[in-house]
Amino acid sequence: MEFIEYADREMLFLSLANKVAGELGQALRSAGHATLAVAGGTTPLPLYDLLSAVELDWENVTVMLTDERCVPEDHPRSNLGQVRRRLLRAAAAPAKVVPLYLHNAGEVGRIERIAEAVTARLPLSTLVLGMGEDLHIASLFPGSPQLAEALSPSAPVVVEVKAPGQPEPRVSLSLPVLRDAMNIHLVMLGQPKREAFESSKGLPADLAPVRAIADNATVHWAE
Ligand SMILES: O=C1O[C@H](COP(=O)(O)O)[C@@H](O)[C@H](O)[C@H]1O
Repeated sequence: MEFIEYADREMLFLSLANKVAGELGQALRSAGHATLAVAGGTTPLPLYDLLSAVELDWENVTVMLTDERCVPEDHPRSNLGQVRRRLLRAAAAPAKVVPLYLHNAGEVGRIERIAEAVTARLPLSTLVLGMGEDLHIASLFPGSPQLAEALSPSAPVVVEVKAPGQPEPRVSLSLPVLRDAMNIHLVMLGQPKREAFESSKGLPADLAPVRAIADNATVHWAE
């Protein structure tokens, strides 16, 4: 694990956007295509803004979320809605998208269709994770009835989860998909998240899902 502490948030996001653009460029040069998975929530919004202005061969980049809340895209809590508004515009508008939730599809076979679309875009070239103060990453929440399945080495690529205290069900990339990413960044802002992360050292992944990925990640932190 590499832990990078930045002087401020602006420095963090400029540096991270530069790294992510470099990694996507590398994947595009070597494989002709790249897959970027980004966290939902509020933390990565400045990263979305910066990346949307980067000149890249976006037509050959697929963007997906690390996890999605099961709400329509125009709902304020939709992670994909945020990505469409803040990332998939300007230079990045031509990027392809793989949604993790299909609101208008019937329930039968829905998760299988999503899994198929995700599988076709693996491995992830770059993964940008956030973390909750409860130590969840993506939608791998401590206390979730589906956590053991999502952490298992034989987990399906996407898992439907119920997260304690969260208003809607979710869909999350599973741990094997997250861990197989070629570049893994974990972004945390503020002292409470840093303290939560520090205090998770030594805890098992079922209590602290972030520990399942921390050793493989570059951690970016600013106050
Ligand atoms: O619900 C979620 O929460 C985490 C953290 O969100 P933040 O607003 O504290 O940045 C996020 O990483 C995850 O993708 C999201 O669905």
